Amino acid sequence: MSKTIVALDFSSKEEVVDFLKQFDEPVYVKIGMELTYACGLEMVKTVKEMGHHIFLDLKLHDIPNTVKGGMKNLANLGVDIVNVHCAGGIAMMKAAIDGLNEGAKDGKRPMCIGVTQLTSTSKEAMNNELGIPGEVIDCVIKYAKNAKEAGLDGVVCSVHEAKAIHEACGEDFLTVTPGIRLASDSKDDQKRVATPAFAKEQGCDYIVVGRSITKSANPVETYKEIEATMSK
Ligand SMILES: O=C(O)c1cc(=O)[nH]c(=O)n1[C@@H]1O[C@H](COP(=O)(O)O)[C@@H](O)[C@H]1O
Repeated sequence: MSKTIVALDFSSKEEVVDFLKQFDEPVYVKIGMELTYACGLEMVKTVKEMGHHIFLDLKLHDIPNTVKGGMKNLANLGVDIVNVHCAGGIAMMKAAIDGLNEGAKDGKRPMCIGVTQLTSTSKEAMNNELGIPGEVIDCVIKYAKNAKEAGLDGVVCSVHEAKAIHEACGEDFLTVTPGIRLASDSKDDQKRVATPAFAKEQGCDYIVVGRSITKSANPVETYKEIEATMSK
């Protein structure tokens, strides 16, 4: 399976279909809140019917009972990965897994990963706005250990933390890393960024790439170059 997950941050079905039609192979894609809020969960079906794998990125973060109910209803959509915010705590993450297990009709639940600190968060923002003192890496490792304790399959983190997470939580614990930029790209709203080559070097399991591919003059070529780096 591809190690590059393409973020379909579009607001219409037409844009998604036109974008995916360019690819002659199954792609691992991410459906997030922009597309879901515009088109509903129907998009999961549309994209699945086109043969692609899906990370459904809705970042659940609520009281445990609500997250459990939410996950129960996401369990049978046929997506490969769903996610929560680790900031919701261990009980909430355990409830997410319970909901998925309860909802999965064939006994096979999607993988569930936890967002540690968003890649758009800097140390300054974490310290001064979120009220979490110390280094980003320490918070990210703590959240990753919580996620592992709760039974999650891995975390979303920046490339810069992936190696330490594998050391702390094991090589099988998934690290999914957004904030990917090619050397020539602008960082936009991202803060903790890295190139695909550095992600490969750091042992990231998957990279999530949005604008570097979707806004590229030749998305398929850019995707293939990135995926070749990751699969080397
Ligand atoms: O959960 C995510 O996918 C996510 C977590 C995170 O910490 N940072 C992050 O950028 N993402 C997502 O990854 C994608 C990154 O998009 P680009 O910055 O355009 O590559 C977006 O769809 C974000 O929602």
